Amino acid sequence: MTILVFGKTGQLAQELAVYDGVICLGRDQADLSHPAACAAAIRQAAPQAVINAAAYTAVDKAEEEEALANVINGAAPGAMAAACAETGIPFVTVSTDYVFDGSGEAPWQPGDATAPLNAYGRSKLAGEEMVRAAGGTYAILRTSWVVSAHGTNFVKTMLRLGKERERLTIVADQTGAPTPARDIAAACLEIARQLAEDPGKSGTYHFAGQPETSWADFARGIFARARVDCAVEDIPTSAYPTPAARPLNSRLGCTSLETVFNIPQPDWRPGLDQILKDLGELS
Ligand SMILES: NC(=O)C1=CN([C@@H]2O[C@H](COP(=O)(O)OP(=O)(O)OC[C@H]3O[C@@H](n4cnc5c(N)ncnc54)[C@H](O)[C@@H]3O)[C@@H](O)[C@H]2O)C=CC1
Repeated sequence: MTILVFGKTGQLAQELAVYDGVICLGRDQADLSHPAACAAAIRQAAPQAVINAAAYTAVDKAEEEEALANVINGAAPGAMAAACAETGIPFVTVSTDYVFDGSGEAPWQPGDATAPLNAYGRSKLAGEEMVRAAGGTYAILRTSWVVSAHGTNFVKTMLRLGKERERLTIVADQTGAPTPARDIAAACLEIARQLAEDPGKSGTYHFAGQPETSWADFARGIFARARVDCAVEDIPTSAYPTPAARPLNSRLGCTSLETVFNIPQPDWRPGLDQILKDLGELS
């Protein structure tokens, strides 16, 4: 199966790039700020499926650049989905727990009411709506707390800061789950394959690691596994103000993905160990 992937340098794109049959388009080949060019790239490549692994992911900066975030996270996946619908191929795009407002303590289910707290979440939600409206074969895969050995993420930031400082204060009242980009890549490919066989599986799904944790406990776990001597002090979100508000409850209910696609929730702990090994922090 030939699969066209938008994105080349991001966490997810780099995990997809290692598979046979995957062609990754970087920004120089397809710029998501020009949605029509993305649609044209699909027509030209004539793949058997498309995965969108590119996105405007600078959550705080999006507060100042909402129009640009809306094009990259909204109109671009919308145009990709329309091009896929025209040619009758499956389209898989990745979305976020940030489409929810983070209230309550129950895991969010795919059909729950969305109410993003920030511009990034609104832009990703706009993309979801345009993908559904395109009327083709699609999966919207919402995930959370993406980590890998590539790019910028919490694991790499903690390793850097933990070696520089004896003590860090980390938010302890946001609950969710880290999700290794490697597992998301495998899930996206399996979803694309199954959608090609059964377009009736189209829909919105959740995919996150387990067990649930907080950022502070995740930091402790990273330091314990990598043997970094840095103490973690819990703080509330209110003590760490950021331009974009973050949801407190990022739990994602993932059972429908397992029921429909037979893709189970991954345990993020072996995934973390693999990332630490890839970074040379664990032997
Ligand atoms: N990083 C996280 O913690 C989370 C990410 N997600 C979603 O998961 C997906 C994958 O995220 P990551 O791999 O972590 O993101 P990332 O930030 O590592 O990579 C984003 C990619 O998009 C590309 N990109 C940005 N603007 C572009 C443009 N105008 N044209 C072409 N390419 C452009 C970047 O060059 C980069 O390759 C995204 O849809 C993101 O919204 C969802 C929940 C959490």
